[in-house]
Amino acid sequence: MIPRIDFTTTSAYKYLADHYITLSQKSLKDLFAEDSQRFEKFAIQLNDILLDYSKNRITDETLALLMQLARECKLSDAIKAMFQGEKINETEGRQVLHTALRNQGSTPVLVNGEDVMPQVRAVLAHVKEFSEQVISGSWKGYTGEAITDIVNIGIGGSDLGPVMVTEALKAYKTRLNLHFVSNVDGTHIAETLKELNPATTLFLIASKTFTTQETMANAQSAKDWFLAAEGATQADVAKHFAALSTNTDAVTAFGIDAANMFEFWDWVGGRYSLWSAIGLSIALGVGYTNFESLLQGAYQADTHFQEADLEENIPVILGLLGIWYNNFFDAQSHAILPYDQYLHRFAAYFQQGDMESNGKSVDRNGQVVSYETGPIIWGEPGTNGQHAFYQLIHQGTKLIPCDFIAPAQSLNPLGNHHQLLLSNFFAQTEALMNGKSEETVVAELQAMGKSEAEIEALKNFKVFEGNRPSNSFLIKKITPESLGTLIALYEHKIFVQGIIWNIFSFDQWGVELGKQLANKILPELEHEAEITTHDASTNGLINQYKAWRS
Ligand SMILES: O=P(O)(O)OC[C@H]1O[C@H](O)[C@H](O)[C@@H](O)[C@@H]1O
Repeated sequence: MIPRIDFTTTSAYKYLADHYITLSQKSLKDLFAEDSQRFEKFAIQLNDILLDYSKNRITDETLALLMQLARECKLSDAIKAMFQGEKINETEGRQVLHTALRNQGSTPVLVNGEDVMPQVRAVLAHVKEFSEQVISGSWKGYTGEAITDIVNIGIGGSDLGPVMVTEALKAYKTRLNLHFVSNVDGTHIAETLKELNPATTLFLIASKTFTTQETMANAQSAKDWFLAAEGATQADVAKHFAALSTNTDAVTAFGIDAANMFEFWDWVGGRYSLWSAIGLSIALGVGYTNFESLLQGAYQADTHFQEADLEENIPVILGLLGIWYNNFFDAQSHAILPYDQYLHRFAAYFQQGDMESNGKSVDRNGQVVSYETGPIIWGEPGTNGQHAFYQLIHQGTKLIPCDFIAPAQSLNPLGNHHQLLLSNFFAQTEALMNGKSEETVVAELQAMGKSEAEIEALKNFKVFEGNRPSNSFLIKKITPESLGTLIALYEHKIFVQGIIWNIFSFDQWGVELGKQLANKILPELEHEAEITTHDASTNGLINQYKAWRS
């Protein structure tokens, strides 16, 4: 069992609170001026990924105290507990073993005394065989034609991971075209199907539970669409539908051939499932070998997380820095800013990963917490974000720690685009850190020939306070392997924070209430009678909807 320690009662927390008072008076600029070794000290390389965390509001002392905090919270024991398959998802009584899905080692991974690695490898072999058949064209649709288009129907963890990865690895695309349908809004599936031919389309129904309303509704509409095609029969469903799920009974009841079911298990959390059968769309979209490299990359991060000293451990450092800002600087959010168009869904993916994991207000003892937990995660790719919301990061009143991520090599070297892109990446982290002083602003305005009065009127608006912290990930190149490592590092950062905050990171009870209420409201929408059973606002909205819907 993971120890239940209130981190605010540790000695490290008290030292950090004192340390914060002095350190928060210092600027990053000063910290760099005082210590010429910051980059050497506060940067770590793991294979082709360099993390520079020197532009954070920390000193050696901060780090030492944060590490002490991790030790007092028994982080290393918790890491072992996860990898060894303890039931750390206590409210659901489950293990947390997404790491087994990418395990390349030879040690068994036990769940209830049974090694799960043979099952994991069997599903991977199935994914390999099936994806290779579909890609090569030897898998035929009901008219004898090869498949050209894959539609993954899933939502949340059964959608965001495959979307993010297949977008990130688009440069490695197979001949298959991928489509993702998630929203229960009929527009999503209708617009997707408009351009598709039933004879050459393969649907993957991706759902851990196989009960999710959105996915079941979309799957049914996909089946109806398929069966409405000329000559298509129920027997042909087997050639055009596969299921990725833990729920065999529901898959069979839906009419999907058991041979086309790709299994995973309840010890894989939905938002950590892209490494499982849920990754079938990835294997189809970029090829099985690349999917395997993705798993290998993640395994490297897993090994690093388990073996590196806390001081040299990337997820530990990222997690603790986040806690430093969240719990001492009162930062409310954390921005993920990839300078890589291929990573344009990376922040959206970790919005679920992080916010569904650590958006909790009850601790592991079942008590309401007295401190802040998970931050709001958000972000968009650079340079687009620069022309949209960076104003607030630079000059707003909120402290927003940022992660910048960029590849050194572009997968589309085109003119000087990549240099333009990276010059922005480097410039933004520098600008956030150093800001622009009043002195510089005044000198610039003078050089422009402005009068004293004009300078006086303008100068405050043009000052950048700076002192805004950031991490920089420089990645040699986005490959399936480096991407796998990067994703797994972020996953483990979430774990680290959950341990320190003493919360359960692997359940998600907070999504249930809305589902329950929607199920209650649905029958009320099936007739025209006035609704009076809710509060005035909800009644009013439902009744106006009824008045307007036809
Ligand atoms: O894969 P499924 O069982 O269809 O679940 C899809 C998603 O819906 C749930 O409500 C959870 O919030 C997510 O964690 C999950 O990924």
